Amino acid sequence: MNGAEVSIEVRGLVSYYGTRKVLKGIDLSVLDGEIMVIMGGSGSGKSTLLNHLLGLLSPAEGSVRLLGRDLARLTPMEMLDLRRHIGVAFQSGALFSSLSVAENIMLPLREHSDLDRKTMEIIARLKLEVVSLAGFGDLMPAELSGGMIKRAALARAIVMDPKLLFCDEPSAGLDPVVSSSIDELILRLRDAMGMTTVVVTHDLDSAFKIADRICVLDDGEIIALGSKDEIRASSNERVQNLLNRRSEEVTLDTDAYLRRLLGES
Ligand SMILES: Nc1ncnc2c1ncn2[C@@H]1O[C@H](COP(=O)(O)OP(=O)(O)OP(=O)(O)O)[C@@H](O)[C@H]1O
Repeated sequence: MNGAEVSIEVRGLVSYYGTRKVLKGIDLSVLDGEIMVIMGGSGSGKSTLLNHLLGLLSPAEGSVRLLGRDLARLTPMEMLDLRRHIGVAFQSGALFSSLSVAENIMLPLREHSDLDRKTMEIIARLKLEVVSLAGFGDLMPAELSGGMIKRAALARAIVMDPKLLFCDEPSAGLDPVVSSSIDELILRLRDAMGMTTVVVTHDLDSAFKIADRICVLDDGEIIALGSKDEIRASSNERVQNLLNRRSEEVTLDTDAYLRRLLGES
């Protein structure tokens, strides 16, 4: 691995909430064009790490470098400039409810570019096509399904053709079929645009479908980092516990579960 291939480099990252240490020395490199999935149980530190990658939190110790720039050393202007190369799709979609879908998608263009209105509309329309939402631009977010909101959020995240894409729980709250279609979209976007992509998820099926490499967090530490096969073969008991939780979920008899919910058995 040579330096030029690394898009994101985290070194010795330590983070606290008050006196509580929640990241305990994270070392992580994400290579150009790879999809890195950050996985881990609830409270393991995934969101905190993501917030550091986005420059929303400052490290107590260590550093975060995006595209070769140490976030702690950037002036506000340099940070703004770097943000042009970063797309973020938040868990909830984070669309503005008072703006149409197309207006939402144009927001980063309005913030970061001098393009005229017509050009922005054309770009928004193209991005809506990319995420299979062609023709939905005039709708309001409240008129979209959960899966469509995630697609719209992805369209907004990629509207500036970013070098880095961050997705926070892209499949949260979706049924398995819709969730799988979002996974496919993330793969397709990376293949088409070559972005370095970081996905935070607790959804194991999704993680194993999209990841080039997986980083498993537990109690603020990386307990496994590697390819899907390497993670599956991990001898770490906590990693295996996380993977086995999935088998229990998968083997759940959904019909029996539904009958139980409906009081039929
Ligand atoms: N604003 C906060 N103030 C204090 N403690 C916090 C705050 N946010 C998170 N924590 C704590 O930090 C630890 C890591 O939380 P974090 O949200 O990063 O985990 P997570 O892996 O993203 O969890 P989840 O999957 O439930 O979102 C947890 O113990 C959490 O309780």
